[in-house]
Amino acid sequence: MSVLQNPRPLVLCGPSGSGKSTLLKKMMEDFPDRFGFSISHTTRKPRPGEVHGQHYHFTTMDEMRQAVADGKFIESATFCGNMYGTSKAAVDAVAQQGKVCVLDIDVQGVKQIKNTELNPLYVFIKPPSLEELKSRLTGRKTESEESLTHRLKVASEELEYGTEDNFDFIVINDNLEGAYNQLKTFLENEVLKSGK
Ligand SMILES: Nc1ncnc2c1ncn2[C@@H]1O[C@H](COP(=O)(O)OP(=O)(O)OP(=O)(O)O)[C@@H](O)[C@H]1O
Repeated sequence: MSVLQNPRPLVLCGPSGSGKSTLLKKMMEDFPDRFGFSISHTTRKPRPGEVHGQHYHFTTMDEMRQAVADGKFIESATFCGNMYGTSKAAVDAVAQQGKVCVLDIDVQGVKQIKNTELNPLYVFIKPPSLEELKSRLTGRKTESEESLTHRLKVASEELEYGTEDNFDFIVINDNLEGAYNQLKTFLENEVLKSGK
């Protein structure tokens, strides 16, 4: 089975803190058997509790660069000095389970995927405003001051790319329930019935 096989994968993109993980969690609760995650590769060190082959495929810079050069990746990006990426094998592994592969990736990744034959549906998650994004990222208490500043700078660039020209569906995540219901309708109408 190849990455060209239906059903079409689903790309979820949006700035850090826009709510991708929160919406994904709800999606997985509602449709536990229909979606699956591809496991990304990263050169960053595992955090406590992270399991190789489950949360990420942990790898080295040399190995990852070689695999990207060999065309084994659909997308890869460098973030805060580490490489991250999605291998073709990881997407195939989800399709083989008969599930829609969900890809949670940044704008750099979306641009790369548009140059492949993966043909996913693209969803962009927008925060209501940059001020609200800052407040949510601060509230999450996961970022240092430096990381927060970096994420907000990247966010404003990413928001410029988050238009209807580049995405099949845009969700503004202001009220969580409302945003999720919009996403759910899109999933039911466009994603889960795609392909075959
Ligand atoms: N609609 C919402 N209203 C208020 N808070 C929200 C809403 N959606 C998400 N949040 C909160 O905002 C924070 C960021 O959300 P989340 O972690 O889902 O973002 P993310 O896009 O997955 O970020 P990253 O790309 O950094 O992983 C979390 O603390 C989450 O609980």
